[in-house]
Amino acid sequence: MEHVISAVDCSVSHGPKVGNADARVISGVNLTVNPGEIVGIVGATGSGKTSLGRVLSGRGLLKGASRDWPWISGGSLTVADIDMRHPTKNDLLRLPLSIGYLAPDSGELLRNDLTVGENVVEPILSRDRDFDRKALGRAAALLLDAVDLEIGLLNKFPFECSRGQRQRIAFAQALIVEPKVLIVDEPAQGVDVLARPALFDLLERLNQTRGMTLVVISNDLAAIERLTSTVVVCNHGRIIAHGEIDDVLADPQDHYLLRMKEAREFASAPLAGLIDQEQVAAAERVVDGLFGDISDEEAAEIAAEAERRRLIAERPEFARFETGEQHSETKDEQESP
Ligand SMILES: Nc1ncnc2c1ncn2[C@@H]1O[C@H](COP(=O)(O)OP(=O)(O)OP(=O)(O)O)[C@@H](O)[C@H]1O
Repeated sequence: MEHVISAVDCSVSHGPKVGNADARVISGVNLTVNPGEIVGIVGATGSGKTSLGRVLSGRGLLKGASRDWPWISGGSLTVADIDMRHPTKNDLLRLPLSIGYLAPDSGELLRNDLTVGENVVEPILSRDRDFDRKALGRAAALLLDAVDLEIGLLNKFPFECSRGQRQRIAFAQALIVEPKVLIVDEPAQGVDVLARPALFDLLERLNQTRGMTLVVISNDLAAIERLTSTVVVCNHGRIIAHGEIDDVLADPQDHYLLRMKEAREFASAPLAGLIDQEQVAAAERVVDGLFGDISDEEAAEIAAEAERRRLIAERPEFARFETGEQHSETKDEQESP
């Protein structure tokens, strides 16, 4: 099977292309992805996930791209048959139609002089002004519905929408061309908790029904695992593991993988399993005094919660691996006025 993504000893740099040998943020990446696969890219902050996603998207190659896009400084990268290091004119024409990209700030890059509907179909209309507008309108409405937005938004402008709505509009825009490969950086960011399952379902459906290859970037392993069990783990600008997550974490020889394994076990362990009997007894005494008799299970739950808080206080990184819902509820609460 021909790979839809193929990187051979690929290095990525930021900054000017001349005289910046030290600006490499990713080195020696070898990676292959099959058509129709879903791959999660995980890793610590600053490990190079976003830079990798950005070069995979090829958006830095397009006319008008700002200078802070990373570029390929060594090796080779092919995505959807496009040579991302030395693209031909034809490659550049095909690129926006073959590779979709959704960044955490894509919603903020929508055009405020176009309606929501016009923004969604803009990737097509900008290439073909004669495209059947009725068909495009229908497609835009279907996509808005698919990303769980009201059809009534079609005639509004992005500046009249909330941040979370704008991000979902950008999602619809990324999908209108039905790209072969879709790269999504932090899919849940800026999208409210209730809309997230719909978004993940949509990604899964697109993969299953259209065979769309998905690359999902996140430092939230739980979010990745909702979509796939195949992960690429980045650390310090290198890929340190690639494969089924259970295999990757089976016998971790690397410090970061070990921490991932601990955090994953912590997040999925039944909380009662983490506590000792002394804490159960202590919780029992406290709660007994306040509420009268409680069951062993209730006491275990209370003690487990205390233990969870203690662990998070000691090792804040555990908090990141808590379920996406809990984590983002707090975020959304903070965002609301
Ligand atoms: N525009 C830029 N110019 C120079 N260096 C950059 C630029 N963007 C990122 N970097 C550097 O590249 C490295 C990788 O950053 P990147 O954003 O790819 O990491 P990440 O794994 O996505 O992090 P996070 O999870 O925090 O988003 C970091 O050392 C960062 O400082």
